[in-house]
Amino acid sequence: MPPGSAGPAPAPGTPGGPLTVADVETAARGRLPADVWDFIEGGSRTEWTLAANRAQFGHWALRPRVLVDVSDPDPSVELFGDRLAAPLAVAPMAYHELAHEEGELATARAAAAEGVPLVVAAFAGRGLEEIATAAGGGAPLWLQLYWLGRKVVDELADRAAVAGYRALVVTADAPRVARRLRDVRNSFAPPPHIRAVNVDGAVPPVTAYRAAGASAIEAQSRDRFDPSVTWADLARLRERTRLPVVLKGVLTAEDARLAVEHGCAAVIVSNHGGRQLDGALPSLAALPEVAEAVAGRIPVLLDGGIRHGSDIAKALALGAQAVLVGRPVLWGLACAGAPGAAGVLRLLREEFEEAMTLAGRPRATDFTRTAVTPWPPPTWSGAPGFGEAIPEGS
Ligand SMILES: Cc1cc2nc3c(=O)[nH]c(=O)nc-3n(C[C@H](O)[C@H](O)[C@H](O)COP(=O)(O)O)c2cc1C
Ligand SMILES: CCCCCCC(=O)C(=O)O
Repeated sequence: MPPGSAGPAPAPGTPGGPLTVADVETAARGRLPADVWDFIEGGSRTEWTLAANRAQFGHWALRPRVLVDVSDPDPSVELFGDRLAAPLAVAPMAYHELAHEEGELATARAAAAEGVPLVVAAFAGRGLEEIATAAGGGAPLWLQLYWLGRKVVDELADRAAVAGYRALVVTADAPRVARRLRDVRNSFAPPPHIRAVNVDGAVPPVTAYRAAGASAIEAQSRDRFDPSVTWADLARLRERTRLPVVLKGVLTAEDARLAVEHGCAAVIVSNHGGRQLDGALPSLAALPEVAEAVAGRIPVLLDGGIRHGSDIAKALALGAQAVLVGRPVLWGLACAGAPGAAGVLRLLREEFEEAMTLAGRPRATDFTRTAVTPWPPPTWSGAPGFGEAIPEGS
């Protein structure tokens, strides 16, 4: 069944529509071919990191304050000079047309409707200029880059600047695409009509790598990604472009410090949604050490496993200024195109606003470290936050 062929499902927020992101996931599953579902949903190898990303949110509980004036909660935040409706952005994901025939054009309209940034993937199926037209100035666009060689990277960076993109996002956790066993078992390759048009001239189409018992995407990355890239290449790009350069895929204090030293405008704490190094720590677990190392010098963002507004609140409390959401946006697209993706973003914002109101934290910045506590309470030395005291009077 091609995506969207069953007619749109009700979008979140419409009568009879899904009430949770999990409802959207269930609806999307029934609408996508099995191999596409596996590509979107899957992680690398044993999928331990994929599961750990989600589980980690259960290791923290919110500490609500009462009798605070919450009559006018304001979830907005500012990033790179843009005011965002919520501390939320759409994570870069290749090939949105796998979920809906309008692909990134629909996602751009959704992000614009909800006033949050869209990170356009280097392997988007639509031209980065037409995506900008679809966004119509309503959503800041950031362009994600893989290291496909200096010439390709420079050309994409220049095109992004001309097209009005607001930042570049360099993905650092993928010297090559990891082995994802679902894709190997499915011999997965996107269908031929879906093409990475922005890198078409420089990279053979992914279908050229189609082979039985292999993932075409992994094979393409082994052929075209440059695994020799280092901090020096990042510094060179940063000096060459006037756009802020954001580093995606940071999980340690050491790399966070290096990112600041190399002039990055922000870091994204991410393990690629559990799709790269299997066994890597969950992104929420890495967040406190990254935030501490960065020490407020640049914004810290996080992705991986955000499925509820309360997850956003916990991430902010542990040091993030905003979060990115990946798979749920594709689920929304699969269900109902742009209104479906917008519905997912709206649902997350509304849930976050409710968490703000009920936790007595009327601004996004009120979610400081004292807004969360380890759960279950630490009774053994390996528990998250063991030994940390909650400051008096907080
Ligand atoms: C289908 C799919 C494609 C992705 N493609 C990219 C990509 O092209 N570049 C990138 O940096 N990250 C990519 N990611 C990772 C996301 O940017 C993000 O890190 C991850 O999805 C966040 O986790 P979540 O899906 O649990 O929200 C992709 C993720 C998915 C699910
Ligand atoms: C060489 C193929 C690049 C697309 C990879 C998409 C991606 O990052 C993912 O997680 O999937």
